[in-house]
Amino acid sequence: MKVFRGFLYDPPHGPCALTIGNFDGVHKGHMVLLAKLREAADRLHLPAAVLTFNPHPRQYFALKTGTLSSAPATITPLREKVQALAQCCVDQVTIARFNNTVSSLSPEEFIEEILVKALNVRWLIIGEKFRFGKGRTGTTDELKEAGKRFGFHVEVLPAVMDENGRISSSCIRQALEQSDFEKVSGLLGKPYAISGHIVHGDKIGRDLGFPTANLPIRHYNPILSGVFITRVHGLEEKPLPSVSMIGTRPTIESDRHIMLETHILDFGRTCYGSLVQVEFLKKLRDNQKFPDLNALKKAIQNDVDTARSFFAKQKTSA
Ligand SMILES: Cc1cc2nc3c(=O)[nH]c(=O)nc-3n(C[C@H](O)[C@H](O)[C@H](O)COP(=O)(O)O)c2cc1C
Ligand SMILES: Nc1ncnc2c1ncn2[C@@H]1O[C@H](COP(=O)(O)OP(=O)(O)OP(=O)(O)O)[C@@H](O)[C@H]1O
Repeated sequence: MKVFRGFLYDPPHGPCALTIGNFDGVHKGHMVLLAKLREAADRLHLPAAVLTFNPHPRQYFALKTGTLSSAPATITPLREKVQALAQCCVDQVTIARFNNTVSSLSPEEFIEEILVKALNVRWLIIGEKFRFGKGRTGTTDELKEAGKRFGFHVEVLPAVMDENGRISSSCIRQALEQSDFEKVSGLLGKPYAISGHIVHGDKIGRDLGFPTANLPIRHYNPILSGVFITRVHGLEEKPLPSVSMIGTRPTIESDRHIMLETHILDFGRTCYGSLVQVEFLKKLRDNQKFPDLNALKKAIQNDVDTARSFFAKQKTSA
């Protein structure tokens, strides 16, 4: 899959079948849309292309008025979104920088400058709720009209629903806020996980008796925070039972980057540099500032005991 970043016109794009959106999480609704895009691209002998934006428009507008910490969280970081699009057999992703220029384009300018001149669209699919251009005022009818003028076909996909209504990134973000992982994985069509390469920590975990595999959370603002029962994929054939903390370490210091720290149960190996996926199963508690390391150690021991009973129950009910 080809990935074009930043500027839209360089290099010039050949004709394509296209879809547009944020694709945060790449959920089941997106997957239906992307399957239809693939089908049309094959039929028309065109590459299947996605136009997406970075940062997420909502983050851009929050940052314009506030601070990074007030920006709304995303389900997945950009790297994982691009990987998920590749798994949906997309040929080409253009990641347009969402900035003042792009956000100020009127719907007509968006169509002419971006869809026609920059991306050379011949076939376009969008969902029925799709809005675009300054103030999200552009509609699917306007796209259809423009398609007739500029010579591209427009397909509007009716909303993909589940028993609770239209599937959207917003309802997944809401379910994540409530740590409802069953609902999240139902909407995503896969378990919710955060992936990354394991980095070195401060080695305090070893002294505490709970060494951790640490993943830095650098490029996005995660929705989850607190202590969770998790499973680690990527180190051994089977996923490994674990407990994880996502957030800073209030007991140890005050201003630190957000980390995902995972203690894998009964695991003695070091695995720095390995690429792992940490799958979230259940929230145990919020992250706390303890009076000393001894109190923190007791709390983590309690988390480990709860996780052991959870996994033991899972084994007996399997
Ligand atoms: C299951 C679990 C729960 C944790 N809970 C807290 C917590 O409530 N408060 C806190 O300050 N740190 C918490 N931590 C983070 C520990 O402080 C951290 O893992 C330890 O300092 C080791 O850091 P290191 O990997 O950099 O050596 C938790 C870690 C784990 C694995
Ligand atoms: N459930 C769905 N059914 C059909 N099309 C969808 C569905 N969800 C999203 N789409 C379409 O997929 C494309 C990308 O969607 P996008 O990620 O921007 O929206 P979203 O999932 O509704 O996110 P948010 O909730 O943040 O607005 C758009 O064309 C959108 O209309």
